[in-house]
Amino acid sequence: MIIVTDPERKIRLPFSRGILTRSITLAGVDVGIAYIIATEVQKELKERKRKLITTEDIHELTYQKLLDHGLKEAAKRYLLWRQLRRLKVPITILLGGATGVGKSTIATELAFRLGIRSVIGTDTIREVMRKIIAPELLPDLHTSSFLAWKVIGAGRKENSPLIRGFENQVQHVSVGVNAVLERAYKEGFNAIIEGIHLVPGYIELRENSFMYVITVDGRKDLEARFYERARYSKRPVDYYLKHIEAILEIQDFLIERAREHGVPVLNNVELENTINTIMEDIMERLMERIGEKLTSPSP
Ligand SMILES: Nc1ncnc2c1ncn2[C@@H]1O[C@H](COP(=O)(O)OP(=O)(O)O)[C@@H](O)[C@H]1O
Ligand SMILES: O=C(O)[C@@H](COP(=O)(O)O)OP(=O)(O)O
Repeated sequence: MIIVTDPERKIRLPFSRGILTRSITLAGVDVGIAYIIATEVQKELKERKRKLITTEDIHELTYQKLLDHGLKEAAKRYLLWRQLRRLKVPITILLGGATGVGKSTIATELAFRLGIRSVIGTDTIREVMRKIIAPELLPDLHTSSFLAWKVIGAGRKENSPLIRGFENQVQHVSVGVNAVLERAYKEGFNAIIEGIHLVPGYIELRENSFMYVITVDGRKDLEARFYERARYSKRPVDYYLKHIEAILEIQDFLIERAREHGVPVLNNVELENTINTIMEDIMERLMERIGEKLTSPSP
């Protein structure tokens, strides 16, 4: 067995090809190729016949293997992610967007690739708040976001009663969301929060918080996602199809708010592209903010 040590952090762990594969995929390398590279690294380590190796040795070897495979950009990204990790920069990722656009799918995948353990849905926060606050007190909390307008008595003459009802619920759920964020900022843990209630302007963003609004191209695509979701969840397709116009109107509102607040809007067509766009954007922005703390990647 090869033991990996990191004298700086007093770590001693058996070498794991799985963990190395995952850290290579973090640099945007396809999982199949990442596995091949991790296997090559393992083989080379065995050939060296050393029982103890340092994390630094692994980083150098992996960097070299990525270059050997012609993956120059990925090699650079690999080193940068490792350095960011060593600096222990806590990040929070916030994914807003209408129901069914793919937020929780993207959140789960990002959590896996970035090794983030906390993924929180705003509908879970809403559910907890529902148990504490009675419908008589805050009726809008107890409906779907696109139906809140019905229970708050939004007038028909208003420009958009739907949006007023939606914003009412967002305002209330944001109290819970901001509490979770406060805790994450205070403790310095990494977290991904996703949900319809993450509306630009309602959420307090700090340094190293990255917010995105996820969208779908239109009615047909959204319908397909509802059908797809119903294959593994008990959320009934008919209910969401019946309210699709309202859901799309909320999407338009979210796009408008995102533009006003400079939050990137990502049209989630190919899942892989959406994930890579987010990862690259986070890395670029982190580099701009803390670039000076990083040493340039050694070849
Ligand atoms: N880019 C995509 N292309 C096709 N289907 C997708 C894509 N992103 C997500 N989906 C699927 O759409 C459905 C809804 O996604 P989900 O993550 O549950 O949405 P949300 O959390 O926004 O309500 C899921 O079945 C998911 O697998
Ligand atoms: O209120 C709403 O619009 C959705 C949000 O769903 P997601 O965006 O979390 O999928 O919750 P529902 O009423 O379906 O439980």
